[in-house]
Amino acid sequence: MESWPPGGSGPAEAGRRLRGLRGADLAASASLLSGAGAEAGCSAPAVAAVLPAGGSGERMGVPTPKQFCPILERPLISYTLQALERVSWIKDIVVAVTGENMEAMKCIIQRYQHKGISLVESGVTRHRSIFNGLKALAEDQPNCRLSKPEVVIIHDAVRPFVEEDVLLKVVTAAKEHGCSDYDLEFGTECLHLALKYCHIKAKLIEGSPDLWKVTYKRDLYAAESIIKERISQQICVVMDTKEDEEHVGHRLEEMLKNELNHVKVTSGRDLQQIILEQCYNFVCVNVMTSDFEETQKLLNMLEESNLSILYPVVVISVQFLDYESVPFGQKMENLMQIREFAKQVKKRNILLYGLLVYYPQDEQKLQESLRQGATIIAALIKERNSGLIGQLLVA
Ligand SMILES: Nc1ccn([C@@H]2O[C@H](COP(=O)(O)OP(=O)(O)OP(=O)(O)O)[C@@H](O)[C@H]2O)c(=O)n1
Ligand SMILES: O=P(O)(O)OC[C@@H](O)[C@@H](O)[C@@H](O)CO
Repeated sequence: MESWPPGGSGPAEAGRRLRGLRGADLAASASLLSGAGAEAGCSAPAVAAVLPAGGSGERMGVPTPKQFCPILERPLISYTLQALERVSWIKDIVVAVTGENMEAMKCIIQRYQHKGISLVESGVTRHRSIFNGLKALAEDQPNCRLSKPEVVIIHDAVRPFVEEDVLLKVVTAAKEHGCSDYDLEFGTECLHLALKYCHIKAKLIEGSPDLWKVTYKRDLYAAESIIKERISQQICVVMDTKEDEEHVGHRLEEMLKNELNHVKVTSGRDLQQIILEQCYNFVCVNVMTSDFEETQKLLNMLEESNLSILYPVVVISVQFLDYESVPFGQKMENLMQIREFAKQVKKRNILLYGLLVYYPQDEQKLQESLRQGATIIAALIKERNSGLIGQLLVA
C-alpha cells in the first residue's frame, strides 16, 4: 500500500474535505460523500462513479495501457463505460486518465457516444487517481456540471463485466453496514485507507465471477471470448419469400434452430424492431429477388441505425445454387460483387460474408448441405473474423 504524504493536499486532507468517506470494496467500491442526497431527504442516494484509468498496465506487457487495448477493435475502457452507463441511477461518471491520454480518451467518448462522462487527470498511484476523481465530485466549482453525489462507486476501468445488481448491493452496503475484523483482514487496501484516514468502517461484498480485472494478456483473450459469446445469442433470418413456409430458406431457418439450440433464431419480419432490440447477427436469404437485393436492403437499414457502433454486426448473405442447372461461371461473376459491398460496410463495423448453399434435387443431399450451411453460419457468427469478409463460402 502506498503511504500518503502528510499535509494539506494529501488524501487525509481530502478525506476531511469529503466529510466522511465510507467505503465498501471488492471489485467495485462505494464511498459516501455525506450530505448531498441524504440531506435533501431523497430515499435513493444520488450516485456517481469514479473510474481509475491512469495505469500503464505493466503486467500486460504491451506498449498500450491495457484500458486502451482493443477488444473487437473497441478499447477495453469503452466496455466498462457502457456497463456503467446502462445503470440509470448512476448520474455521473468521472474517469481519471493521464494527461498524455486525455485526448485519446475524449476521442473514445465521442466515437462510442458515451454520455455523462467527465475526465480528470490521474495520479501516480491508483489511489491518487481515485482521489482526483473524488475531488472533482466533492468540490463546488463554478460552471461544474457535476452534481454532488451521496455515494460514489469506485470501479477499475479494466473490469468490463460489472452488473447492476452487484453495484446496487455495494451502494446499499455503503450506507447500511459497518465493518468486521474479517473485512479488514481479507479486504483490499481501499478498505484499509477508508478506516485509517476517515475512520469509516467498510463492508466486503461478494462479487460475481465475471468481475475479474484485466491484468495479463490472457485476460484480453478471455474478455474477447465473453463478449463474442454474449453478442452471438440471437440470429435473425431475413428472407424474400415470406409466404411459402416450405421454401428452402425456411428450411435453413429450421436447421439453424435445431443445430444451435442455445441460440435464439428469429425471423426478420419486423427488422426495425429486431435492430432496436440489439440483435447483432443476420442471415439474409436471397431467393426470389436478384443476387443481393435482399442483402442490400438489410445493409442499408443497418447502416442507417446505430447498431454497429459498439459491436461488429455479422451479415451472412445466402444464395441457393443448383450447380447442375445454373452456369456456375456466370453466376460467380455476379456474386463476386460481395467483395466490394463487404469492403464498404466494413467501414461501418458490419462484417459481410457470402454463403453458397448447394440446392440439389436429391432430398438427402439437400438436407446435408443445409446442415453444413448452418455449421458455417454458426462459425462465422462465433468467430467474427474480419479477415474473412467478402468471401464466398460453399456448403
Ligand atoms: N496510477 C494509476 C495506476 C492504476 N490506475 C488504474 O487502477 C486500475 C487497477 O490497477 P492495475 O490493474 O494495477 O492497473 P495498472 O497499474 O495499469 O497495471 P500494472 O500494475 O500491471 O502496471 C486500472 O484501471 C488502472 O488504470 C490508475 O488509475 N492510476
Ligand atoms: O492486485 P492488483 O495489483 O492486481 O490490483 C489491486 C487493485 O487495483 C484492485 O484489486 C482494487 O479493485 C482493490 O481496491
